[in-house]
Amino acid sequence: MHDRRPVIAARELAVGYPGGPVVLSDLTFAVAPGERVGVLGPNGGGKTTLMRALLGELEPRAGTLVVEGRPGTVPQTDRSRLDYPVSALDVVLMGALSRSPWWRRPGRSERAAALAALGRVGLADRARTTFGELSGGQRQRVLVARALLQDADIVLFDEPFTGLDAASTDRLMALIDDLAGEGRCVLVSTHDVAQAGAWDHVLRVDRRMLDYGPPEPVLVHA
Ligand SMILES: Nc1ncnc2c1ncn2[C@@H]1O[C@H](COP(=O)(O)OP(=O)(O)OP(=O)(O)O)[C@@H](O)[C@H]1O
Repeated sequence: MHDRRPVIAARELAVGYPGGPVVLSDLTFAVAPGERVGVLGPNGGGKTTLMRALLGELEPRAGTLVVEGRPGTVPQTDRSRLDYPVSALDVVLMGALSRSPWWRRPGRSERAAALAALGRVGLADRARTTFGELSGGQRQRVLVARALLQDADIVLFDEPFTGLDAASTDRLMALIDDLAGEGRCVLVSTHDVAQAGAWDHVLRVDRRMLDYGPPEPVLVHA
């Protein structure tokens, strides 16, 4: 059994950007190891802001946020922002670099670990492919491999299913289940009600937290 103490605990939390107003408030929720949470909200509702707070990029304006573990992020990767010629393996290795002193280049053991992580997400044969040439689903899985290399306890997905076909969606959902099965907690942001209902809990936000709990009662009001 996983230790059920919360990995994330927010209490009356409010967050905003430096010098600007509070953009998301009234957050009170806790996430235990192995739990999968759908973060549901409209565009501009504050989903990305919440992820940034969990990554430690934004200081609480009010309330408290305790994050007991290492967060890793799987950001959006629309092709328009992908003209940088790095391989899939390079992207995974960025996970190793974030834990190393800046002067160290990845060594043989990091490369082996990165290749193993690519193998875990089913992309061992794509290590040398340019990241921008991969399909959307493959890019998401490369970023999951990067989070695995970081040994992230908390994996934050920002609208990961946008633009994916049914097969890629199923594959990514299975991978998310695997991450949770290993005791990692997973947050998946979406503006799709049905998608949010696929997980253990739903955190509904629109500039403030509207609801948190199992999908059924929360989504009745969505
Ligand atoms: N870098 C920033 N600096 C200042 N304010 C920001 C910044 N990013 C977002 N905001 C503010 O925070 C609000 C919430 O934005 P956020 O990106 O968290 O929403 P979201 O739910 O992720 O929306 P989307 O689905 O469109 O990405 C925005 O309406 C904007 O006012």
